[in-house]
Amino acid sequence: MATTTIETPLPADRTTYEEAHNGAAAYLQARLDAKDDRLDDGFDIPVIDLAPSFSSSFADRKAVAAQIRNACTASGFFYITKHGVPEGVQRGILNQAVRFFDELSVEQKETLHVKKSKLGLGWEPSEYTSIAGDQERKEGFNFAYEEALDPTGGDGLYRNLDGSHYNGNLWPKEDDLPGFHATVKQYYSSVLSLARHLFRLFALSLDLPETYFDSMTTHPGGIARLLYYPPPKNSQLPRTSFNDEQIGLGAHSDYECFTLLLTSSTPGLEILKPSGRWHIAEHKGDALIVNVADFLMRWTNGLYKSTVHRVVNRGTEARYSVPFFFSVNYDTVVETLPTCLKDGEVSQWKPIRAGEYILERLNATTKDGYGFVGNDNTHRKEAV
Ligand SMILES: O=C(O)CCC(=O)C(=O)O
Ligand SMILES: [Fe+2]
Repeated sequence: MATTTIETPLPADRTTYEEAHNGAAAYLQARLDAKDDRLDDGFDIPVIDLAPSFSSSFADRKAVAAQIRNACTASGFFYITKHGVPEGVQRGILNQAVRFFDELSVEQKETLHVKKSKLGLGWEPSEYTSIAGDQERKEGFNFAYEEALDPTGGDGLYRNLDGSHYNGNLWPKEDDLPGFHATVKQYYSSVLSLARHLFRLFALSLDLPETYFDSMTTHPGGIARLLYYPPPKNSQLPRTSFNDEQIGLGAHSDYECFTLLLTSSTPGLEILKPSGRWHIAEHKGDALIVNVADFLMRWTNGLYKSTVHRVVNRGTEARYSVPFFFSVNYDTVVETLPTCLKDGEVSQWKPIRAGEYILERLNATTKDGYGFVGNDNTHRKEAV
């Protein structure tokens, strides 16, 4: 059984919070410590043309799925072109990101401060969260799935990360940023449809029925962020090194199933190669970047790679990006897929409920690691 609802108790051998947290930290450290030069040969972020994946021919769709499988078992990252998210819609949300960070006053942003949210939503000043405890240069605005953003209208069963049922998004006032909400909604709904489409391709790539994940994405987790990375304070940074103060977003793997990333043309994304060196991801026109995140790694028993990455803006211009972290319904229990276990093989990971795991990982990024203010998990951790 790969899925269940929030009312169903988790199996007795479920992953505990501490195991999930420590396991993620150990995985990151192991990736950062690995130094195998030979394996860098052929390290690649392939470009996959999605046009045939929209064809009525099963063979065409399967052929795209095969390319996805190759990318996910190797670097864990790929670009997609002809994905159906119009260039104008991409430009629209990037422009809104510029407006959000440039035009809103600090007082206006303060009304949206992430400290008012139990779920990490709203405006995140650069010092508020950090992956490794370093000062990060990024500034963000986080928002999550809500039925009004879903072109299907959802199924009425959406639950937040903590199982609660309310709309936790903190939007700027329409008068403060006219048109912001409508443009953000346009991008979000377009990328959400694409993510559901990609999940069908992931299913095919794993020799599962094409609709295998459909019932798990009827009210999915889908946190999106507008991110702003200012240019370095002094001069242009060298390609290979940087001062720690210049880190935009620390080294991490993503938590959900996969991420769809839109960026402005200023590069900054760096992907960890097996040797421990960093591959600087180029910006490629209206292509989006897709990367496998931890759930797909767990679900595939490690076959698909959730690869460590970070952001450093080494240029002279600001960088803006819009990651969309696609999850299954937060009440889904993620446990190894039947096609990813050979006879006699055992799962590397125990089952875990999607929402709880993500909340745990997000809480760990807050300054003291105790979670977002008012979050129930704060008390759980204090009691440990
Ligand atoms: O801004 C980027 O290019 C990547 C952001 C990212 O990796 C993340 O938010 O998880
Ligand atoms: Fe990331």
